[in-house]
Amino acid sequence: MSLWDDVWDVVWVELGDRRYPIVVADGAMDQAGKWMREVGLSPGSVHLIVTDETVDRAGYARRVAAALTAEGVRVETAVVPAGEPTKSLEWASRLWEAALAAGLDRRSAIWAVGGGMVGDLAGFVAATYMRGIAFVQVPTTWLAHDAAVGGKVAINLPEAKNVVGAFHQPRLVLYDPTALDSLSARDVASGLAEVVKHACIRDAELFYELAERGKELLHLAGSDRGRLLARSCAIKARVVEEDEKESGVRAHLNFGHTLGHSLETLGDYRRYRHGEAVAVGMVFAALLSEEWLGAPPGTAERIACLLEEIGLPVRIPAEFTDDDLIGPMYKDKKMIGGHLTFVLLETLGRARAVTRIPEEAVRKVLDRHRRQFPPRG
Ligand SMILES: NC(=O)c1ccc[n+]([C@@H]2O[C@H](COP(=O)([O-])OP(=O)(O)OC[C@H]3O[C@@H](n4cnc5c(N)ncnc54)[C@H](O)[C@@H]3O)[C@@H](O)[C@H]2O)c1
Ligand SMILES: O=C(O)C(=O)C[C@@H](O)[C@H](O)[C@H](O)COP(=O)(O)O
Ligand SMILES: [Zn+2]
Repeated sequence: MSLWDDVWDVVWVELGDRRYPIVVADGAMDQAGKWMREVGLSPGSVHLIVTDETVDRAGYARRVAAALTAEGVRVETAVVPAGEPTKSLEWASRLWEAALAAGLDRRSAIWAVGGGMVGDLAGFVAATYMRGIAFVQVPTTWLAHDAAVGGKVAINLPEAKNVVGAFHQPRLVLYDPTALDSLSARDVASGLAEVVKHACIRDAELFYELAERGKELLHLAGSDRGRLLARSCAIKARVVEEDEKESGVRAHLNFGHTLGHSLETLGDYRRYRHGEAVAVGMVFAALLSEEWLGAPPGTAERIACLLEEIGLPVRIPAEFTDDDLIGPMYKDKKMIGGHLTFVLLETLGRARAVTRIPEEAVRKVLDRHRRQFPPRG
């Protein structure tokens, strides 16, 4: 049997001569060396695995290293602290140093073994080291079905999420869903938020299926899990193919992220998981869609209902004032000429980026959000 047969799915991201596969297969990380050869990466140069402490403890980086070593590759591993604060200039700098010390050259590859934090950070280092070397994503979270695909790589500044970064596509995404078995319940839910997002912006059918499954989604395994991951990756891949560098439709992937990024920043990147902040942001954006774009009444309620069912927050904490929340929105990358842009829903499954949303409209909808979904406790 060939490598390509023993998979749940392979989704190609079609970007001409930079096309790459997203391989979704149980046990895929143990085949990393074979996949490396399959996508034409050079075994002759040193490769660097970047992972975080939690993922390292779970043994995934060692398994990828063993699979690469078995194909004759010299591998070094850099382990960074787990958690969003590591997506920083300080850690990028340490990894540039580590790459240089390990002897990485222009034919080397960086392997990001971990969730979206590791993927964004290691990808940013790969995009900049020696002006850009190859990298491979080996996602280990649900959320990274989104983060590992599409080539957005970045670090945060204290006052703005992902504000320093690049577009640098991976050569391969090697997704082993069995790695998700060791995720905390909190991180499973956080990752599902981006599945809900993909459904909201592009696939109403998927949204209804998710709503039907509700809590069941937290315990998916086997083909159910592999296929849902691949389906959600495919939505992302199609958007990226249409607009790789976000001059148009790619902005739809930012549904829920304007308020979401404000919440992450206000929480010093510690209070919220990314998916949690995006969950609150999607409810807000859906309310704004009802107010501003005439989305069907009840759209926000339906989304909030699904998100709460899978254990995600949808409410704005009482201690954050409107000014607190709106301030960081003016550092959002979708902002143009000092005017706020939001990704809204015309209806479930159909998104539109709307520019020049007045601040008064945002304040009005924050007020509605607080009334319709009052903070608990
Ligand atoms: N580049 C993109 O297009 C894109 C898209 C979405 C999100 N992101 C970024 O991704 C990040 C969020 O991703 P995330 O939720 O995966 O965060 P993460 O990488 O911080 O992982 C969340 C937690 O899960 C732990 N973990 C990871 N894999 C594990 C496993 N298999 N078993 C047990 N624990 C495990 C991590 O150590 C961490 O504590 C944010 O920085 C966000 O901005 C980027
Ligand atoms: O891939 C994209 O494009 C996205 O917007 C996906 C988002 O889920 C992701 O969080 C992304 O990092 C946000 O991008 P940003 O440009 O708003 O920083
Ligand atoms: Zn996101």
